Amino acid sequence: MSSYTIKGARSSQGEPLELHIADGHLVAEMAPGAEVIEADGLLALPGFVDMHTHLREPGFEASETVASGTACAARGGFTAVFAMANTDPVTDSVARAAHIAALGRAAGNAEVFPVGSITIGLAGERLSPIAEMAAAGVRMFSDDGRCVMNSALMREALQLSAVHGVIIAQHSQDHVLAGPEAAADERSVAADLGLTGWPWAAESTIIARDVQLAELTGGHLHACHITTAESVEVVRWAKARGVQVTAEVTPHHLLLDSQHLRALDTTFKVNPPLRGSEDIEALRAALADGTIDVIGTDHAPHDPAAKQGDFAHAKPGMLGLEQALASVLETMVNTGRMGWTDVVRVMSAMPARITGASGQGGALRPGEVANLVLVDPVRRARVDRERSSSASRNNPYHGLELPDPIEMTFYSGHLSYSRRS
Ligand SMILES: NC(=O)N[C@@H](CC(=O)O)C(=O)O
Ligand SMILES: [Zn+2]
Ligand SMILES: [Zn+2]
Repeated sequence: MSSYTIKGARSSQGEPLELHIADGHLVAEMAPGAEVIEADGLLALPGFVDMHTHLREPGFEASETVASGTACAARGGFTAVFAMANTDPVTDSVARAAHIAALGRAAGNAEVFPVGSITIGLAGERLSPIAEMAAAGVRMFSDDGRCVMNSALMREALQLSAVHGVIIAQHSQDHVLAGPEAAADERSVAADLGLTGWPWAAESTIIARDVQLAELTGGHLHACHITTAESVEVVRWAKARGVQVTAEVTPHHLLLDSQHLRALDTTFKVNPPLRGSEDIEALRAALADGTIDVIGTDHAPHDPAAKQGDFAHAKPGMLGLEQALASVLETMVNTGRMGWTDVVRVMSAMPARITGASGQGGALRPGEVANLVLVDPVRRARVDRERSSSASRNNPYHGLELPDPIEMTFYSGHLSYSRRS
């Protein structure tokens, strides 16, 4: 196993930092034969943790594999990802979860935590063996892609969350109010573009129901990819009541607005849809003040076939891992709304704490697992979707001039990505 000494970097607080890596850990002194890495002008941060990644394996390997998706993670500065359950087969058993974790270990690019589905086959009818999967180490359950519409079933899931200490992560979308044709934000652009509207209330009404079920049961609700000012208000209200709720915003909902749909490029079709400027402002304010706890990328690769055809029928979803920090820097740091310690909070420390991912999200001190990322705080570049580790090309940032911060990522003491090699 290689050893490294990183010289000249600074911490998120601006303190000079000399880091030594040996045997997968941070150590107090330079190891014999360690490779010296010059890091003048760079910041060293704990590796990022993504609570919301779609790796597509098994079942959709043309779009992404565990290996290609975690290579994207490393390129984006992530050292751990939670792999959503909407694969084929769905991750609804101990064996299937174990298989995904094993694929993650074999790839070796980042820690892969399988997310179990809440219901068998994502069908919304019968609960998955949550207790059994929890006992086997699964920390989060979600039918993401689908909303658990049945309130009684959602109550049972949150009850199990209270008993087993796991997270129930909801894709908050009333599928009756925002049906299968819903393609664009109703409040800003849908009518103009002749697309079926996705009404804002289809999100916040589900969150309002779920936080009350969380209160009723004592379970932990995680609201995935929240996108509206009303959802932010509901989460704020629930937190003030002491409900165990956490919330996530995606990099794309922070940076991109619904005007990107004007050319009807299906790359910009995503669920929930890109929103208007007032919603975006509410999301940014909520991330800065802690109402929204974490960035979740919702990295959702799709092969060209899935994105072909008219806007109404193309699959929703866009890439997110590689430009996640770029989006956060552009919207939150370069605007003066957050500092680097806040970046560490929302991309590393909080997601690690919420999920109990040990060895992730901790301070960079001797004894800790060497999960870290070196970032260049000033470098910018035009995003090129061809320069990607993903098997897919549905990158909504293609052609934009954005921060290009990720210099090197170390996962468990080995170099999982380097711009220099
Ligand atoms: N976000 C999306 O538009 N798509 C996701 C599912 C999801 O996150 O709901 C996908 O799996 O493609
Ligand atoms: Zn979702
Ligand atoms: Zn998702």
